[in-house]
Amino acid sequence: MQTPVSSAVHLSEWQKNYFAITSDTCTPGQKADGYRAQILRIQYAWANSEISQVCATNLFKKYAEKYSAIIDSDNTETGLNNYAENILTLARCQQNDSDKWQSSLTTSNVFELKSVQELMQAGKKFQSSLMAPADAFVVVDKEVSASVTPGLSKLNVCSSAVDTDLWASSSKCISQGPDILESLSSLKCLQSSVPSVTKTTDILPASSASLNELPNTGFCASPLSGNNKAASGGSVKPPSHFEIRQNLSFSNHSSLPAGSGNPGKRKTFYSSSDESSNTTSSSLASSKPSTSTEAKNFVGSGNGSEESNGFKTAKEQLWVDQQKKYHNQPQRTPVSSYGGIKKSLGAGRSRGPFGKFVPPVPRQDGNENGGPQYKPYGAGPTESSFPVDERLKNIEPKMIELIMHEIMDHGPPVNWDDIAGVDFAKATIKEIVVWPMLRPDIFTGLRGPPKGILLFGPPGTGKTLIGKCIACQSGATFFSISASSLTSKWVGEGEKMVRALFTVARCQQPAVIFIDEIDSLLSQRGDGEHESSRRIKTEFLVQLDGATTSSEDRILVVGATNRPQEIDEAARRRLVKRLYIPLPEASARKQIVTRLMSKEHCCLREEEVELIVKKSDGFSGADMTQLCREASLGPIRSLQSLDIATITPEQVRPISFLDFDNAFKTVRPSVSSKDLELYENWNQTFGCGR
Ligand SMILES: Nc1ncnc2c1ncn2[C@@H]1O[C@H](COP(=O)(O)OP(=O)(O)OP(=O)(O)O)[C@@H](O)[C@H]1O
Repeated sequence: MQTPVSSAVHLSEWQKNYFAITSDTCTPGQKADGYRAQILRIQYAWANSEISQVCATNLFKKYAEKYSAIIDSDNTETGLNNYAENILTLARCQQNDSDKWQSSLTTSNVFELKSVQELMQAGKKFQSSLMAPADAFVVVDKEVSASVTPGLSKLNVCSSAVDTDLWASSSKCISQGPDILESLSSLKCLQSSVPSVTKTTDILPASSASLNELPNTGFCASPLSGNNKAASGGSVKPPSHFEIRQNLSFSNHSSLPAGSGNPGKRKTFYSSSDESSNTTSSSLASSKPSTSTEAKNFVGSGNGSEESNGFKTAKEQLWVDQQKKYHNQPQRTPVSSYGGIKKSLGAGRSRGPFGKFVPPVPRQDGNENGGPQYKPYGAGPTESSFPVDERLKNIEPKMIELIMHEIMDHGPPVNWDDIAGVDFAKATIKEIVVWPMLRPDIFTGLRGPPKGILLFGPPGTGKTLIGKCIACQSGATFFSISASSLTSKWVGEGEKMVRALFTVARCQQPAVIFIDEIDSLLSQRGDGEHESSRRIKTEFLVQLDGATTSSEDRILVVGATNRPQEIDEAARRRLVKRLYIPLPEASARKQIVTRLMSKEHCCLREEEVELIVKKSDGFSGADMTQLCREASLGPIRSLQSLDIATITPEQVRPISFLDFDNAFKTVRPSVSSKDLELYENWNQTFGCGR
């Protein structure tokens, strides 16, 4: 229940926000945030019965349009150029946040929004410009398509046969909106000879399909406009491949849309014939047209079978990881297997010392705790076999997707020996973090591990390496994210991302969440602090506190920063161990050079190495690596240009001291002595070093 005070606060916030977004001084990003905040407030007010449904609907529509116009505008001065999530995703987010709230947007009326129509036009143009001449092999079951979508019965294109009707008819599906799209989902089979097909297994709520992506899909390819025809010499070509974003669906479920926030990153998908026929039959058996079958109705041929077999949705991957992690590994896998198992750092960890730990995924035959068997969140017809942790059900699938594919680290293993120098930090970390993570049964009570540590120091000194190493050595899953991307990449969604990240980490624990540039997330509060940044920071601190107070959670947050002085008090207090990662000393620099050169054809004598070490005083680890790279190019540069085509690798001369000498001319230390002083001072005041 709202108190008068909180209502008043709300009102003044509202007014303040309104003033901010209507003033001329705001950037498009700030305006978008402002509108978004207004939308949140409308939702909040409606959920608390402060405003009527009619009022909420009208207000929401108004602000949603404004928000959409900014984020999807092509104008770089007034819009974010489709930088953030689109309006419909926003609508769905609101639905997630409140049971009471219902978006006024529906699949039918959303097409009437001016901004959406403009967006679709822009998308059509973009799609047309992307179309490249290529073979396309599209087979549509005429029987099915005719029965469901008469307008699409012509969708039968083989090889390079160009049929403008195809594009004309398929483009109708955009302009005709969801009905056609739903019908399209019933198409039995589409085959593309071009191997790039983006998977679309998932389905979104009516209000949230990414409209800005619609015109950009090969599935609903738009017709070539007159202009484009002219540009392409008058000939009309089908697109070279079919790309279906996962958001391209209109249904009431949602799961795992891929890359919706990042159009550049799409997953390639090739379904096998078997899979296709299975899914096809299941989709045919279903009386309801199900959009979740779209991707499986696409049968990619040609190369890429490797990807075909390897592709999993994030949810499937999560399930597989969890299975591996908690059920299928009777023995602790040697640490060296860390990077051997794709997509899952820490997979293969035994439960030996973690006897008390309750796995996030229940057993298939029921559950470990005697509770009911979990249902997969957002389970569609094709997904019922993937029970996923209950905790994930309130997390947006697209965020899980992002976390699994972009934030969860899948890189090679890192050992302590890979990190030169920083002996004190390494010893401390082993003692306070790695051992407790390995033996939580011993490290209890006062010996319990800290939940947050801070690695600070100049850039390129191995902070990220250390973060990875912690995860690797403790058998934990490693999540790595840059704090600045939280504040910039997911405009208005940062705090949700933080929440999602911790939730997924909880399901994958033990987990290490590495946050690079943590200063940009936890900087001192100031008047100029943006509201969205403040929300992200608050959410982060809440999550960190949650991890700290819960004895069950075995999550370690490792923050890294080059600007420790900018971290505010509250955050500093929570990152209890603050370790200085300085520039490498002479011995560490030598180690880096020796290690890197040992993998190359090199003829450096011991005294030459010493000389290099001496000359590289003030270099960071990254600078040393760059120096070695540069030197390694020396032998290639000394080749005559003709030789490069014919020379064998053995004929390339070894790297010599002269190459290093030359490399020193172009590679300089990246850290100034003034900066170093700053770190030293901060270390004296707040660091936990000796
Ligand atoms: N101590 C080190 N030992 C070996 N290699 C190092 C070391 N420090 C840095 N490097 C090299 O530099 C690269 C960059 O290091 P890393 O990303 O860990 O630095 P960082 O401190 O996290 O940098 P930033 O603060 O810029 O994020 C590493 O991949 C590695 O090749």
